[in-house]
Amino acid sequence: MEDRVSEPSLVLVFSGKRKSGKDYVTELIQQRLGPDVCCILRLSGPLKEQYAQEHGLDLDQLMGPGPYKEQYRADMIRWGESRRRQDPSFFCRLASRGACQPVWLVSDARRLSDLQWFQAEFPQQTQSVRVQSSEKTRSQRGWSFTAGVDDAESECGLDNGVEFDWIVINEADAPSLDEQLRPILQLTEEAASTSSVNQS
Ligand SMILES: Nc1ncnc2c1ncn2[C@@H]1O[C@H](COP(=O)(O)OP(=O)(O)O)[C@@H](O)[C@H]1O
Ligand SMILES: C[C@@](O)(CCOP(=O)(O)OP(=O)(O)O)CC(=O)O
Repeated sequence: MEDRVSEPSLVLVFSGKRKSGKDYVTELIQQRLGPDVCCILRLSGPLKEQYAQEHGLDLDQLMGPGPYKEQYRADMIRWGESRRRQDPSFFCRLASRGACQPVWLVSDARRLSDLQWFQAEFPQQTQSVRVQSSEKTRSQRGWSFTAGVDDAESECGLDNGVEFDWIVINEADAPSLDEQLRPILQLTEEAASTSSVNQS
């Protein structure tokens, strides 16, 4: 177990293909709850920080949704995998270090080992959420199939063998995100209120 000042009351671990809307959905939830209650943990955050530093790149652009990060994605995956081979939980530990809000949204689980780390650390609090969009919708958001990326573990590691607690269909013709996120938001609000009761 890690050294922590406080334990989260709820950890929602999001996964989904690139351009499915993981950032969009997690940001929407965080806006509803506010940054004091809810933080977004990006496993790719510390990875991109170190990769940008070593390669002299623009971190802001690597963090954004634009085409810049796509130029480096395949190499970042290779670079991150060499770190993960030495220690599969390396980026999970770095991303969650210092998080003190009661609700954590992990925006980008990609491998079984990512999900398993949160489940092992926070067995009572962790739930998994899959964000799904069709290839057509993802293409409209800028996605195109890239060999070595879309057929690799980074994109496919959680395709099979996981029974997600929640599935969010992020499509124009699906029920609205407001409607689909209602039970998840209810969970987060309960977690936030339990934590404020425990602290008072
Ligand atoms: N429901 C939505 N409505 C409008 N734009 C969306 C929606 N979902 C995703 N997007 C946009 O699609 C792009 C990709 O979404 P993003 O959240 O970055 O995907 P991911 O994090 O899964 O790669 C972003 O520009 C985002 O703003
Ligand atoms: C090297 C990566 O960490 C890059 C991830 O970048 P993002 O998390 O920004 O990707 P999407 O939101 O799916 O577009 C992937 C990995 O395998 O670790």
